[in-house]
Amino acid sequence: MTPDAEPLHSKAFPVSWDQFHRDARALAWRLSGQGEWHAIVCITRGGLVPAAIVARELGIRVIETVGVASYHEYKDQGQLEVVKPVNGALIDMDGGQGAGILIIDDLVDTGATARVVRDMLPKAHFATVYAKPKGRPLVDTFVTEVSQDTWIYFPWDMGFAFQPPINKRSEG
Ligand SMILES: O=P(O)(O)OC[C@H]1O[C@H](OP(=O)(O)OP(=O)(O)O)[C@H](O)[C@@H]1O
Ligand SMILES: Nc1nc2[nH]cnc2c(=O)[nH]1
Ligand SMILES: [Mg+2]
Repeated sequence: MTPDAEPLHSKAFPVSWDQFHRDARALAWRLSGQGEWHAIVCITRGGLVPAAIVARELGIRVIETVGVASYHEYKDQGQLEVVKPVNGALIDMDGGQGAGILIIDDLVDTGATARVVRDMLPKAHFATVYAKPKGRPLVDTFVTEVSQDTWIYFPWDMGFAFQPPINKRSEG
């Protein structure tokens, strides 16, 4: 990065467990009435927690995973790797191509992960809790949009930490 270059993610959006539960439940509300799905395919690992909440709300008991990893270094996207493919029998149900399947992930950012999974299941419905503008066109249903330069901090990535009083904090 050149010295005066803008950092890619200059804003932070920390999400508590309470907030995440509310937002994932809001996703389930938006999905209810939009279709009948016989299975969820969640994109691990980030999709695991919202998939559990949506599955509980919509009464879906068949949960499959597809493993995709690309942010190997904190905040930096590297080579996208499919670490676990989708079960072929599930793709072929209901006429094939993922018809009747609900894909769940925590967020779309650049859309690279969504594009790869959509190619595997072109007829599935793709849902995320959060969406950034670049990835938004790839998502059928989401709850909250955040700007492209925001990094979302999920509750499972954070912990309680001491906060120094405001008047003791040094500048910069
Ligand atoms: O739209 P993109 O730019 O592709 O980014 C979105 C993906 O990045 C994160 O996954 P990550 O690769 O960090 O793996 P993880 O779910 O195991 O944390 C997140 O859970 C999404 O799956
Ligand atoms: N935790 C987290 N992972 C991501 N992967 C891609 N974008 C993000 C983000 O904003 N937050
Ligand atoms: Mg992920």
